[in-house]
Amino acid sequence: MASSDCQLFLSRRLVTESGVSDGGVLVNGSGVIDSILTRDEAERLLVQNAGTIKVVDGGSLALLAGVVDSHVHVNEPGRTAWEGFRTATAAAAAGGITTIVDMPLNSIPPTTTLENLRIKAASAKGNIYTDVGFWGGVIPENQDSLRDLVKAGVVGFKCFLCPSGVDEFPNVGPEDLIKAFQALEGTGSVLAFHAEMDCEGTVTSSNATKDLAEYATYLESRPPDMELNAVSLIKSLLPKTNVRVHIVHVSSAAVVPLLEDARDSRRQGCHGGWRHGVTAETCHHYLSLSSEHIPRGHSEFKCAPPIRDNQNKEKLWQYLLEDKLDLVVSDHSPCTPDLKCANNLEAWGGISSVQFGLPLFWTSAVTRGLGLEHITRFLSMGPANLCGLQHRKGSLKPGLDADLIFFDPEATFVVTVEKIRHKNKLTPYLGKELRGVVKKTYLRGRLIYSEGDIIGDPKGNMLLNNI
Ligand SMILES: NC(=O)NC(NC(N)=O)C(=O)[O-]
Ligand SMILES: [Zn+2]
Ligand SMILES: [Zn+2]
Repeated sequence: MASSDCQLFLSRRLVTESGVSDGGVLVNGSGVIDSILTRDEAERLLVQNAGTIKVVDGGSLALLAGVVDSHVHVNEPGRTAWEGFRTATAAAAAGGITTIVDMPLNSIPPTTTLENLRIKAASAKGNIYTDVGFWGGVIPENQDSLRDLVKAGVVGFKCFLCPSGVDEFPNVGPEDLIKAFQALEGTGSVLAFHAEMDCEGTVTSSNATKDLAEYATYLESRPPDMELNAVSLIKSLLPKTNVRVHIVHVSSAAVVPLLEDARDSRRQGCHGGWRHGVTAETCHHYLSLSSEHIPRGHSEFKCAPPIRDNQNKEKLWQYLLEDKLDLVVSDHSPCTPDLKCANNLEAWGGISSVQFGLPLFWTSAVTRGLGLEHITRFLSMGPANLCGLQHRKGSLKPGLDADLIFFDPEATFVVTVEKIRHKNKLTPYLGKELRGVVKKTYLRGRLIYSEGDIIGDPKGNMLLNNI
């Protein structure tokens, strides 16, 4: 017998790990999923508990697990003019995201010590509409801080193999990495890499005579070799460690076979766990945009690694569907408009898009014959697994948080400034028509977004231990 504070969410298109069916999600009074029911079971339950269960019937709207975006730069404190916790999580909620995971850099201070994490958490407290997890950062000489950060509950660590774009977050070299791996050994944590690296012999031709407003000039400055060099280095370090590694924002499809080799090398070493501890993500912009179509002087398309050509984009989709890439995220990295100047070499590198990840993915996925279950797989379960959150987030299963969305897969909308809830409205998707409208978002069973409106106060949780 269900208790009176239970809610039953019904849908003709209920999306679980095992596919799409007609049924319901029973949520207990603590906002946790009690059970997944067939339509018949749901109807029987309602008869048995006449009038005591609150029913939320979505009809033919799809009912999915909330999206988990494990790659968001919130930038607060320190660069709060670029983005902040309120605006980033409101945008997330409007986009069907129920958990974001904040990147350790661009905020000042960066999340590289326990004290700095406390400062960041103090900024987030009371200002988050969705749940928020945190990445820590690995920089030269902070190895002694890593275990404290793990204990505090960071989901993992990001490091750079090339300059990060901000002075407070220097990149690391092989010696720093060995120390970081030693510090993380046995913790279960993951080290995520911004995998671009110059190597000796990389030809860097002079830009003096080039058109700096042309996207191609920027693209040429960061060739696929930079990604290949970085992934080769990471692969060469794997025999020295059992720590999980993850490649963030894969742009060049050419690195994927190398990643498969890296996975194979660990498979032979009997390294257990998800994907043998070698995972990789790509981003919505690499799957939705191609360099041939980027207009001159529009640096809102600039990010690192760069968006490459259409053929590369198609290859990324192929690898994703072959299960060689594990998840898709936004890498939302906004800034103020003045930093997005027409000079593509000088402009800030980072794309603003957290609100539109789900419809961007769906818009392209539909044309490739994918189903709603791919949203759950790549946008919810994949990121939750990466962050060690799979027991709380990422799918519709008993025992997980009731983070749910009602989604209209057939409806379309146009991205307008009025709809954008990011602090800064510059985005490559302005004016674009996208397929898939998020109608309602629930966080632990509580409505936080409905048909264009944020509902209630920011009551998201920080996914941290007591710090
Ligand atoms: N400092 C940044 O925000 N960098 C980010 N910038 C991008 N992706 O363009 C990133 O994740 O590397
Ligand atoms: Zn990066
Ligand atoms: Zn990033």
